[in-house]
Amino acid sequence: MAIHNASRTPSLDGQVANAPGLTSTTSTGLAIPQDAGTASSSIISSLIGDNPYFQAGFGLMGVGVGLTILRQGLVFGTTALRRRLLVSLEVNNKDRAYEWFLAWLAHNAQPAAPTSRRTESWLRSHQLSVETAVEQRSNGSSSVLFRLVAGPGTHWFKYGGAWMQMKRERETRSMQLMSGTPWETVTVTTLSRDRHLFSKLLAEARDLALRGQEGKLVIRTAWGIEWKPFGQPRRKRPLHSVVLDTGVSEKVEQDVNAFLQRRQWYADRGIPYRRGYLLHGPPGSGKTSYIQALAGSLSYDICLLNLSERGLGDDKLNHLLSNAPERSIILIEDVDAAFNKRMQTSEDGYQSSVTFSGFLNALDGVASGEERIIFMTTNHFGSLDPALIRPGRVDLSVLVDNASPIQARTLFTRFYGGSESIRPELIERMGRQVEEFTVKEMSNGKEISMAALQGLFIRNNAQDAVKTLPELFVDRRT
Ligand SMILES: Nc1ncnc2c1ncn2[C@@H]1O[C@H](COP(=O)(O)OP(=O)(O)OP(=O)(O)O)[C@@H](O)[C@H]1O
Repeated sequence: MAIHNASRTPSLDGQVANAPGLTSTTSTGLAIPQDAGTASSSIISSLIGDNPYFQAGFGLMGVGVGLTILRQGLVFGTTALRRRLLVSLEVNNKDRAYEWFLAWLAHNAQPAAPTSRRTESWLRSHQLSVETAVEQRSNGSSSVLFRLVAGPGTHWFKYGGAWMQMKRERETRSMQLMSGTPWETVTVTTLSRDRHLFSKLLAEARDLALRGQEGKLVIRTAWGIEWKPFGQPRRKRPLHSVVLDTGVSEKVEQDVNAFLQRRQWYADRGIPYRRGYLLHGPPGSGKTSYIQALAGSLSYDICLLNLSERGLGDDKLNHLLSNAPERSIILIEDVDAAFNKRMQTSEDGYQSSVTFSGFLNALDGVASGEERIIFMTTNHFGSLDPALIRPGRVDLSVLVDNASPIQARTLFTRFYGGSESIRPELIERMGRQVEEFTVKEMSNGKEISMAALQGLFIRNNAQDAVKTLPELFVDRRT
């Protein structure tokens, strides 16, 4: 039998040449004699056919190859089946949904017997972590609660009639650079036909989280370059409970409301949509309380920024101010102190690294086109650099002073009014007494802070409060 090289190709000069890499034939088309081929094949067949070891070896090899193919097929089949039948949802702790989902799971899927009524979704788990939360009751008191939540590991729960597997994984080798917290991922897997339950579950988790914040004020603080909630949401303080001098509250409120309604006006004129407020005045006059109550009345959050915070530099500050969550007021307290401190070095040699010029640049926020409301407070208006309080950085500056006669009277009637033990006329008369007394003391150069009045009214009944009042006035210069 002649074996011809079927791969020969014509060379450029018209001769036939071997295809590269083939060596079994020559370029001249040399044929191998049939006898030689028959002899060698009969030797091989006698070796294989007659040798039981060879036969067994080939048999085993065949089984091995078969098993490998089967295994590969199974893996492939499982993956394909998994892809076709199962669907996974991954949520990592960079996303807000992560907290919502865990809170939802802790709320709905407590480890419990499936007989329990609230556990349509119940958790089957062997790896639990404890989560401590403070629950505020409607009367203002609070209690500490412990909840068992799904820890890192694999868990099962049932939701909407479908079984779901939840894997919570924590990355131990790397951390979020800025916040120092480990990366975490939750992967929820269920049957493909139940994929619609994911969006339902996430919506439920979001609604639950937002319901928990309804009527509450969320305070955030800077955590690295992110804003994170600080403690549990607090009950909103009614705006009228902070008693400011006549017209002060209205002035600020009107300005903020006018600003919030003029987004388009700012956009049309290419003006950055931001507004800065400065409340200045003595300690305990209600600056912080007012800003918090105002945020609550607008249903805004508060982002509390401490300029003296360790590790806060110009870049981070700029980032934080430009990336505050939507519907939030940025509150910077004691702005004067931050830059006095800058000159000082604390005991452990730490110096705040926010520079004054860096702060001004961050306030100007070139990078930010978003709505931004900043409130600053200070007890020392006179010591502020004029560059800080120029329009554009501080658009409205308001004095929130010690108690005026009318403030003292209003706070008194708010505290004691409505009490069944004293007639309203008597409260009114005593209120007028408080007012007159305040007028008299002020003409003598004496004052009282609203915080001191509040303390007095908390500790005493109305008659005792009126009697003790004179002791609390202090000289304006002290
Ligand atoms: N005008 C006010 N009306 C009602 N309560 C007030 C008022 N001012 C102060 N208080 C009460 O006094 C306490 C301290 O008030 P707050 O912290 O708001 O004062 P502040 O002016 O921000 O003080 P500081 O300048 O020291 O930060 C709060 O408990 C608050 O309820």
